[in-house]
Order: sequence, then structure tokens, then C-alpha cells
Amino acid sequence: MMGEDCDGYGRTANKNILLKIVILGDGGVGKSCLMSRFISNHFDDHNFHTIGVEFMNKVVEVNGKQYTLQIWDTAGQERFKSLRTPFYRGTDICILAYAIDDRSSFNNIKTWLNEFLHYAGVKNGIEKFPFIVVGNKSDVSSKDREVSHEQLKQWCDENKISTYLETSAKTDSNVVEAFSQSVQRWADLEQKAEKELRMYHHPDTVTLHGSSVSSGFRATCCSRFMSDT
Ligand SMILES: Nc1nc2c(ncn2[C@@H]2O[C@H](COP(=O)(O)OP(=O)(O)OP(=O)(O)O)[C@@H](O)[C@H]2O)c(=O)[nH]1
Repeated sequence: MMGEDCDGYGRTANKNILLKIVILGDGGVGKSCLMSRFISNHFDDHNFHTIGVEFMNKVVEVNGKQYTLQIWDTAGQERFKSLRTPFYRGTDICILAYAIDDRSSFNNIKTWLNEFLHYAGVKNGIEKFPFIVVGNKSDVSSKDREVSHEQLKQWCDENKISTYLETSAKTDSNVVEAFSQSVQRWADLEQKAEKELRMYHHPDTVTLHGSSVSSGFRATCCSRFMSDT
């Protein structure tokens, strides 16, 4: 089907797009709290560690498009590694979380990134996958802060991650923004990948100078589009 509302691949603009989001980071940085703040606008000052993984869905609208976000909260403790890693495959967006009052959780972001790249099977470079870095617990007093916003920016620049922000699940600061910027980043990369695919499928209309063009970003995207809601 082609037409004004169609993207050229038969997908209409009003489809509800399912996106799987995983949240990774050390135990205690606030991954479960970020998820429950986003899903049910609720904050619980509990201290229970997640075992394995848990997921919840929420329908959101970003830039006029509807998305069902399937958010996977994972266990940050090392002893649960074998329970969480099988769930990385098929992820569309990865949120790397640390707590701004916990320097070692920030230092471990790289380990989380590498664990995700390995078990999710992402092979096309960090800059082609929607990673978002979130410094949670931005409500803590400045004397308890161990990671500055500048350090967050510098780390993301060095690691080619363009989306990052500080959040507080406790005071509900930037939580919705973290998820909507994640979706925005996904949409930007998706658009870029589709453009490259079009060039690949219509090589007579562009000059490729003999190189093969492959977006590599979510080649299975079509299977994830759900029916109209
Ligand atoms: N001050 C403050 N505390 C928070 C915030 N988010 C979470 N916490 C607290 O941090 C602790 C850990 O939160 P969780 O959400 O369970 O942490 P987690 O990352 O899911 O931990 P694991 O399940 O072990 O991986 C709890 O006591 C929360 O109340 C926040 O934004 N600010």
C-alpha cells in the first residue's frame, strides 16, 4: 500500500510500534524505581534487589507516533548475570544507569555497555544503536554527589553516545524525558537506517562507488510493527 501516510515499505504512520527497552546498571542505582516512576508514577523507598528480570508495558506518544514501550528492569548484582543476559537479544533501546552519588556505578557503565554489546549481539558500532546514559538520584545533596554532569558528558562524548541526562526517580525529575529521548534517538537512527536501505534497494538512483551499504540497525524492524490499535 502506498500513499501519503505510507513510508514506502507499506507501513502506515498510525501504527503502534513495539520497542523493547532494557535498563542496565549496578545494583542499587535505581533501575526498578525508574521503571515504576515511569509506568505508574510511583516511588517506593524499598531496598529489594531484582532477581533476573521483570518487564512492564506502557503506551506513549512521541512526536505524534504511538509506541508500546516494553521496559525490562534487570538485576544489577553480579550473581544474577546468567539470569539477565539471555534477555538482551531483540532489544531496541538500552538505558545504561548509574547513581550520581556512587562513583563506582559510574565507572562500571563501560562494563555494562560491553556486556550488552556481547550478549545482545550488537555488531555495527555503538553510534548505530540507541544507547542512553542516565545518572539517577539527581536529588541527592551536592556534598553526596560523586559524579559531575561534566564527567557524564565527557564519558558519553568519548564513547560516542549522544543521549544522556540526570534523573531522579524519587522527585520525578527527567524520568519521562529519559524514556521519550530514548524513543526519539531510536526513531532518528531508524530513519537513518531506512534511508540507507532505500539507497541499497535502488542502487541505480545513487552512486555507491562500489561499496556495499548496510544500515545494520534492526534489520528485523518490520516484524515488530503491530496492528492498528
Ligand atoms: N535519593 C534517591 N534514591 C533513589 C532513587 N531511585 C532509587 N532510589 C533508592 O535506591 C535504592 C535502590 O533502588 P532500586 O530501584 O531497587 O535499584 P536497582 O538498580 O533496581 O537495584 P537492583 O535490583 O539490585 O539491580 C532504593 O532504596 C531506592 O529507594 C532516586 O532517584 N533518588
